Amino acid sequence: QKYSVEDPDDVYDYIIGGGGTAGCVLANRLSEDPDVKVLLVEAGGEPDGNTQIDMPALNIYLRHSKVDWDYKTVPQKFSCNACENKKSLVPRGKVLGGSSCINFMVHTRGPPESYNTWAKMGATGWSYNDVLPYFMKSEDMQIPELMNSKYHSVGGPLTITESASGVLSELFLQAGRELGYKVGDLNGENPHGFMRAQANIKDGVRVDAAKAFLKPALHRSNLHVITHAHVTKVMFEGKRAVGLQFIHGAEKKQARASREVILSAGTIGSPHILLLSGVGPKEQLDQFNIPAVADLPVGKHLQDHVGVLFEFFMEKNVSVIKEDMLSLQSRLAWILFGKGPHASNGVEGMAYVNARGGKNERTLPDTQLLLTSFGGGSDSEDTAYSLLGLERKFIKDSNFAAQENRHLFGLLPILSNPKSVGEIRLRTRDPLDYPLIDPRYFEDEQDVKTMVAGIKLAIRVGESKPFKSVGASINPEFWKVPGCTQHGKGDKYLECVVRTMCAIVYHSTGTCKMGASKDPSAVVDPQLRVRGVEGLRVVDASIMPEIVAGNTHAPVIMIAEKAADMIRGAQN
Ligand SMILES: Cc1cc2nc3c(=O)[nH]c(=O)nc-3n(C[C@H](O)[C@H](O)[C@H](O)COP(=O)(O)OP(=O)(O)OC[C@H]3O[C@@H](n4cnc5c(N)ncnc54)[C@H](O)[C@@H]3O)c2cc1C
Repeated sequence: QKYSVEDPDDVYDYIIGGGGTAGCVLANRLSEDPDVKVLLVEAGGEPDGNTQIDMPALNIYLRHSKVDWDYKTVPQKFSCNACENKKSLVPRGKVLGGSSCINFMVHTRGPPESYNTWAKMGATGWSYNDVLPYFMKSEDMQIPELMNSKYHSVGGPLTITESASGVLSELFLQAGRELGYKVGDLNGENPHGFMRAQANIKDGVRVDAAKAFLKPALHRSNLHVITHAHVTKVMFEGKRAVGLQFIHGAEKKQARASREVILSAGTIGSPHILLLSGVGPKEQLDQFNIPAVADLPVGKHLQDHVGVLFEFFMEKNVSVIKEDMLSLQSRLAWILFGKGPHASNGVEGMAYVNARGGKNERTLPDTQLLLTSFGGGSDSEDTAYSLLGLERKFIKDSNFAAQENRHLFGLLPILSNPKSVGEIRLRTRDPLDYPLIDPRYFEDEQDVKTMVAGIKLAIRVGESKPFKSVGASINPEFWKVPGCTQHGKGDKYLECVVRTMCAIVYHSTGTCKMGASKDPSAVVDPQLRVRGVEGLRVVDASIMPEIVAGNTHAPVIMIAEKAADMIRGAQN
């Protein structure tokens, strides 16, 4: 099926800049109305025929590929000591479907308290009770025991299954119980505790936003999609947004929107386009001689999750090793039946916990813990390089090669509520130059303390009786991290590990922050309209007022579902 038109019409009702996760949802929902014409403009190409996208186990090989923007941060002052040039990776999908085509497919909404926090911060209409119907609208829950849950629904475009293989995830749940946590659906009645991981995988194939939302709408004559089209600017007449300019091949093109322009270019792309268009902090626009349309804190509230992945070796054979992955049997199992190790994203278990103490379920969990069936060196040293962004010498010195073909599991404690806040700024006024991305990971000392508590909790999980029963023991290299051994084995050592080898968990948010209409720190109001101008909204991960304390894909789908309703409401 061909997605793309060569030349757009002159005028549409709605033009969406960025055909990623949110953009695909919007394209579908807005074009449901046959009386409106919609244009979706995407810098990347079409995802069809890319087995690395479709086969869940191959997702790590999408880093640095042609469907990844492959951004890097500026050198980090407070962390990333073992990353190449102290720069963290910032992968982002450059393809229809966006980051949903290269992500790990972990499905979670994040805890209800995240959304109640948004509402308290001034995002009226975004409490958990307000957003729950929009999570449910897109869902196709296929985990049998949850299909009738009042927190879930079936029949929507976004399939949810369990990708866990069985043994490892069962041990994880038992470990959770042993440590005194509840076990149950963290996307339902249980805000804190342990569960088997849920994933956006159907019949062994990734369910990305292009498959789930865009493809089913492509037959509509009122929806046009243009690919390989790099948006350079929002066109304004006075304070009103009237269309988008983009570079398509070697040509400069434009299209006008009679109703609204919607930016869905993601946490890096949307603020970048706004800054280039004169919407941003005045001092920065002046620096680049860009006439200011609106003086707003665009790019300012960059937040992301970071974590430390470490491995436990096992005596018993209960995981999948490289040899299993390479076997003909495994490959045939996927090709013929959509089953076997290739059908799994490798994330087996998930927990929301307060690693710094307390089991109060009405507070935000400070740590998310993921159980993986792989480690940083399971496949080869290249995994550590492309997944964690660690420099080659550090990978050698840390003996990642010893992990290859070993039975192991990984534990990844993630800092769910980072206090450190960074920003995105223009590097130049050339729209094709990447912006400067500075997340300032671990600038705030509290983040280091929480991460250390998260690692200690993860070690308790890995050393619990259930995992001991399969002979699990921590990879001895964990206690020999180059540059940290002088600190012994206490908190000082773990702090050093955090600052040395913490890795991005790929959830950048907040650069077009939502807030009350008079909040000076907000870029968009609770209707996602850009403040101080007309006819322009931002709908993607960048609008989160505070990063949700879990993965961000399902929340972005929810944001776009809700935005589509708001936009259609405004139209009527
Ligand atoms: C490697 C990785 C792993 C992840 N794992 C998980 C996970 O397991 N679970 C989870 O819940 N979340 C995960 N996430 C996060 C989640 O996928 C993202 O938060 C979410 O998909 C972001 O959606 P978005 O619409 O904001 O942006 P995107 O989906 O990134 O869409 C932005 C789109 O805009 C396009 N674009 C950008 N600039 C321009 C321009 N100038 N002109 C035209 N088009 C432009 C891009 O090409 C892209 O298609 C992961 C992310 C990554 C990168």
